[in-house]
Amino acid sequence: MTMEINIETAVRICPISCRSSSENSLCLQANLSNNTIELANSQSFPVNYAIPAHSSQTVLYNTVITPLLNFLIEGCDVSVVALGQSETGKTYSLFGPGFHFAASETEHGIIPRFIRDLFTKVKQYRDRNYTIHITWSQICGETVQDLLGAGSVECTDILDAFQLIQLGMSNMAPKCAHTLFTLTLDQEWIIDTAVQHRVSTASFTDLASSEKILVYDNNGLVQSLPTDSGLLALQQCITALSEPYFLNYGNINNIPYGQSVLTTLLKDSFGGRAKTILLCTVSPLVEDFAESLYTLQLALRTQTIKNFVTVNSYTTFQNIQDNYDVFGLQFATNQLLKLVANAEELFQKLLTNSSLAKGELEQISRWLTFKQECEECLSENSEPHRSLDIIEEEEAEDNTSCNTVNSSDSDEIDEDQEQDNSQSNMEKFEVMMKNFKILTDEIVSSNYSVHSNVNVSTKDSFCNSSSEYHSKGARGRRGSIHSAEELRNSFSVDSKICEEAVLDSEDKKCEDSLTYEAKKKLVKKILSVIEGYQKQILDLQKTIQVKEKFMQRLVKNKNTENNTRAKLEHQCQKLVKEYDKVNAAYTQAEINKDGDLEKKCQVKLAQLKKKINDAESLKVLTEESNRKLMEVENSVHTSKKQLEKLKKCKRKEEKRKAMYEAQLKDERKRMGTSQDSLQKQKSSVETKNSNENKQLVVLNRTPVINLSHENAESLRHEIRNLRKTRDYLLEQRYKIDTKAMHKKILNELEERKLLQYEEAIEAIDLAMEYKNEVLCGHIPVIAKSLEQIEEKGDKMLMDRLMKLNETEMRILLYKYFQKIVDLRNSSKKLELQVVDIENQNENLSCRVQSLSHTLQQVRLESERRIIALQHQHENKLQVVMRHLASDSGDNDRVVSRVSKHALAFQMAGTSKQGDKSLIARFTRYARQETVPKQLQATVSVPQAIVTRQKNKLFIQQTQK
Ligand SMILES: Nc1ncnc2c1ncn2[C@@H]1O[C@H](COP(=O)(O)OP(=O)(O)OP(=O)(O)O)[C@@H](O)[C@H]1O
Repeated sequence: MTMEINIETAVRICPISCRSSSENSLCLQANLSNNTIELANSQSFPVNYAIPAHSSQTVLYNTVITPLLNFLIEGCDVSVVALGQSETGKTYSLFGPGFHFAASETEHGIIPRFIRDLFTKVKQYRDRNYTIHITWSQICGETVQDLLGAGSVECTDILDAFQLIQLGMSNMAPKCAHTLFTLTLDQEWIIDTAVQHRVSTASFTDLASSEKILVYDNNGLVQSLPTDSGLLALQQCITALSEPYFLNYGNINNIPYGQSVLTTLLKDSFGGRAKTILLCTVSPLVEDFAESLYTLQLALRTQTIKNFVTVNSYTTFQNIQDNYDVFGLQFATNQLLKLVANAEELFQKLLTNSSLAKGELEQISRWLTFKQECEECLSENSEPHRSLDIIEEEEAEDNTSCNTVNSSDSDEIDEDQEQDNSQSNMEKFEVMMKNFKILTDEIVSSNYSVHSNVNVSTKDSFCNSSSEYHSKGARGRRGSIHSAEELRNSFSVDSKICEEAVLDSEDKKCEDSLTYEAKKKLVKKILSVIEGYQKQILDLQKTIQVKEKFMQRLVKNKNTENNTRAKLEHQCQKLVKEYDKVNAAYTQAEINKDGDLEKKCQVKLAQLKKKINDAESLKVLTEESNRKLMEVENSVHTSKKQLEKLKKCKRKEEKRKAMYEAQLKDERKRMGTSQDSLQKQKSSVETKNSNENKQLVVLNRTPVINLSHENAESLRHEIRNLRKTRDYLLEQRYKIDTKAMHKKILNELEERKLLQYEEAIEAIDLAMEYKNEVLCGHIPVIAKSLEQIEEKGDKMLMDRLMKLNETEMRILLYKYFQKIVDLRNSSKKLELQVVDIENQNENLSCRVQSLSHTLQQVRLESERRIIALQHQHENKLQVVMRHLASDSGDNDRVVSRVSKHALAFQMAGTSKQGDKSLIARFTRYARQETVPKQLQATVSVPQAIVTRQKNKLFIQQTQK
């Protein structure tokens, strides 16, 4: 069970007496009526718990921490993280004033109180067994030290725990380190035959305070950052987790937890599975304002972070259930192992077969990977990990029973050797089981290779034909197990016949390995891709149209521009001549020392120079049109190419869609036919089943054992009993399946029961097969291979196994049976996870696709806007040029204005630059959103003036 809960914040104001300061002016206070911290500048920070300076330790604990205890008992992880300026009471709040237990209990901090309450509370659950462990570490930079010196230490009572705290305190480094105190509560209790387990942790982190440095952020505002690498990484994680984008679409893998040891250890507390409270301690003094502001801002951000609080529980089973007979269980274990090994060998063979389709090859290699992963899980890391208890040996009987062992040797074996032997025997047993399996499989696979081949492909096609997880996942994979749907249709139909019927209808199925549902999904996806392409094509066509129109305009304007250029050329020449003239007059005035004339000439010269420059730049502008035309032509060409590409892609996707649609149609038809043939097969099998004896004789090999009539009868009787048990199990399974269909969700216990029924049914099938073989007079393959055991050690081991009494054998088989059910359970979970990940992946790719479409649209839109602007500009320019060409009006003024305008436009850059600036503007708008909503709503962005006087930095708030 998972709950989405925001991290809560508590802000405790420390008493002035704690701060060694001569100044007593205050800058903040707690408002209890609305749980806010109010600053002197009337800015206020909403928090979950505002704790004023006069509040006692009891008030803090009762209001903030008590609810965490229930979470812990229910199996959730809880976390309290204390953060704040140095000497503001983090350690005091968590532990108390030093840690002298002789001192009054009223001064005790959160941790001792929590431990006391925890011991009291768990004792109330009389049916539960529990253990409590404590670990306490200190993080100095990137090094972690154990403060207790013994890793995780078990505490049986409060005193134990308190002594450990004293020990840890004495090992603590002063000031510089963060400390992480963890309590682990392990509970177990029994409901019916199931053992419920809950493992939860309560962690208490005392973050060391750190110096801050001031830096400018992207918006040019002053920001303070801690110099401690752990705190800096924590701040970065909090910032990343509280970004609006992360809250909506974020991927936890992008949070930089790995940057420091501290954040790695606090991963569960921030954005993880723990119920977290951030306890901030702040000083109310004006001189501490900057530090307090920093802490409050961090608290504000943290409040927006969502944690996924999860109940850590699992169930194991204690007793064998009565309705499984030992025989069934024995077969469930042995035959499942055999099946897996058999299938593996078959798959290995199939892998070398080059005629397999790529999809099938992938499916097989996936199966092999899963199997390997499951084996690894079972061998060491499976949680809960089960191993076989060592079976006690019967020493006295060993030597006599084992006729190959020299009796004088056995006398010399001492106790230690006995123990070694029992271990090596277990190892030998495993090797023997392996050999036994290989041997059996060889025989089975040689006898049934053709049949197995059919079964494998049947399974695949059966899986392919069904839709959701249950069909391709854990349920209905094997012949003897049917889905509720099937059971309803043909409760008594022999599974193999069912499979063959399905095979007949399915074996001409699609060329690749996609299921019907997957194809349907794919078609949908392709459709949306096609729609996307269509949109882009329309957009691009629109853009090309706009560009072509602009090109036409440029061509049309060419004449006017030529005229204007000629006119300007003429004007330039005139101006140059006039300039020369005035220049000559100026030289003359200089010679004559005529000051007045000199000045006039200077002014005139400057004016003429300016006019010439303006006219020259206008001339350049008229020459620009060719370059512009070429540019637009190129751009149209590129757009047309893009258009072709898009059309090609669209055609390709349309073809794919048509192909899959045809395949789906075919499959639908085939599925209709297969239903009919299934019905026919069913009725024929029902007739067959009417003769029970006939059904029992399934193998027609020459009998090698002659059974007495009595023995044969008893075998038939056992087979009948087995069938009854099988029917009973099928019914039970059917009930759960029906429930699942109506209710949709099964609880963990029911899911597990389902797996157990499936395994047991299959085992019974195989047991019946075994007995049939005996009944037909054959020595069963397994019995044969047991007879062939020759090696001394193996025989010894076999003898020992034979000595196991019924209960021991039951336990042994039961443990193996549970292991197999666990294996299937975890493989089912893995499959569910894969389905989940696939869905997520699909969503993400849809998002990426839609974003890239939007980006493309924005680009095209901006391109069109730029062209439109150029168009407008061109029009204006044309008006002016026509005006110039007609030589009417005040040319000088017009020339000067136009050239300025033209230069400005040139500076704005080419269309690509315009495009970029537009996109940059979009990005800027988007960036404005990155401040958390809560921050925007309640706090205006703080503006500060930083001044330095002597060795001190002063920060003054300038804006509310
Ligand atoms: N609310 C309070 N009531 C009474 N005394 C307090 C309170 N808060 C802090 N103190 C006292 O102030 C002093 C400093 O507190 P403490 O050591 O807990 O601060 P800290 O934040 O853990 O400091 P540092 O980060 O430097 O370790 C201690 O002597 C403590 O007893």
